[in-house]
Amino acid sequence: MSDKRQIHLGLFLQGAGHHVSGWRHPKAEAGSENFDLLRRVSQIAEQAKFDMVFLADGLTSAVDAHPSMIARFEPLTLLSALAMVTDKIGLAATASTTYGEPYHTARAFSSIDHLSHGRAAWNIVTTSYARTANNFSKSHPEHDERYAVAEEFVDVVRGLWDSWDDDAFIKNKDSGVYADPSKVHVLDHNGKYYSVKGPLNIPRSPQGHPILIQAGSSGPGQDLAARTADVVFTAQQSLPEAQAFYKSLKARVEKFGRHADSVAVMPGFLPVIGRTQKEAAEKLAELDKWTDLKSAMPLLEERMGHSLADYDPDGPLPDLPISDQLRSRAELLTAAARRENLTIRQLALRVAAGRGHHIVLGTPVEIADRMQEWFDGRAADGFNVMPPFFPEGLEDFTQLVVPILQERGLFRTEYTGSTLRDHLGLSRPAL
Ligand SMILES: Cc1cc2nc3c(=O)[nH]c(=O)nc-3n(C[C@H](O)[C@H](O)[C@H](O)COP(=O)(O)O)c2cc1C
Repeated sequence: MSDKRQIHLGLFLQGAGHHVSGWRHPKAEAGSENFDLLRRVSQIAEQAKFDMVFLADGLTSAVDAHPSMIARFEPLTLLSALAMVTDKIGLAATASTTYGEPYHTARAFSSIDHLSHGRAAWNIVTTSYARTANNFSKSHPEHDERYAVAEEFVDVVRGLWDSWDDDAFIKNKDSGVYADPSKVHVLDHNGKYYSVKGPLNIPRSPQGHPILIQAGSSGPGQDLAARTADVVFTAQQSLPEAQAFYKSLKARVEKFGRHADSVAVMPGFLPVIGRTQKEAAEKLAELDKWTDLKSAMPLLEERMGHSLADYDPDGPLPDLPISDQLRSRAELLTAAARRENLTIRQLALRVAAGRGHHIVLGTPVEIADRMQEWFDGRAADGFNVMPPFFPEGLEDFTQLVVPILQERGLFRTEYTGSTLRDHLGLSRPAL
């Protein structure tokens, strides 16, 4: 781990932007299937020395979904392509533990780690939406069971990644031995949910284990992260909320016998940048004006896990039981509505703008100040940056905010290593 604590930055990459109406901006180049755009913005993030590019994912589609989620590339396929057009930046993709097999997941991320020379990361999610089951010939487990499955799933993946000693593939032309049979470890896992023999059919990867990111903030989610993850992606909107989460997560990390600094907490962060505060507010207002309630409501309802059709949009958010679908997100949005006295309409517009993540409006200095406040205040170790639209929203951030963070010594000016583990200051796990 490096001595001086510095901010970690991820680019949360979504082809149609993060604001639900971002794609409608005259300067937006929208399209989740637009590889040329995805390549260019990944390269912009790499030039700015970001730690990683981050791909969220879902396994369903709907016409009333966020435009970045109606259609998108399968994330590991996209990462393989991005690995060929970048050199240093980490490459993170989401894969579900509820709809997947540990063997496939272990193999795919190990392959990306080899292809990218040590830059792969797996964002572990349990998949919230029950409708996903319609695409997978199975039923949707309830919230806490999804986490029980995830705990075992992650253990199997980590075990498979240790199938071979680092020096097992001797490829000795004289003796004719390609892989040393004394250096293979057969996992032989027999658990409650999985029986997996192993070994994995790929050598141990450059990072030993690709980086593990976890997203899901309930108690069971935090326990999974505290035990297994290197990075936690989260969605707090206020400083006290983020500080409380940070403290709770780090305490759990220590409870599992790990060093608190070995896990980086990275909330989502949607910057809207102007030369003045007024200009930034006008930028957001311009995007909001393209957002009607009809497109915003499904996004709010999805996060709340309840239909709000029977309630007055200009009235307060009703008292609804917290749904297990996206439990932690429903709690955070309910808290924001109560704290700021938001109507349903206002809350829906807020979700349409940043899907419940922290939105910051201001000049580059104000944006940097807010990041520093959260970083110094132990609310975050870094941020998953969510430009409202691409590429300009990212260019504004890298050209105007990153240099301020660098001048303050808060962010690297050069990569000092070549793997994502290096960027995060983490050592390679021994076998
Ligand atoms: C910040 C954040 C990002 C998430 N990203 C994804 C995602 O990309 N794909 C997905 O299927 N689920 C995603 N999830 C959902 C979680 O994996 C989990 O299923 C859900 O949040 C419910 O668990 P929780 O109550 O522990 O938060 C995300 C959750 C959070 C908090």
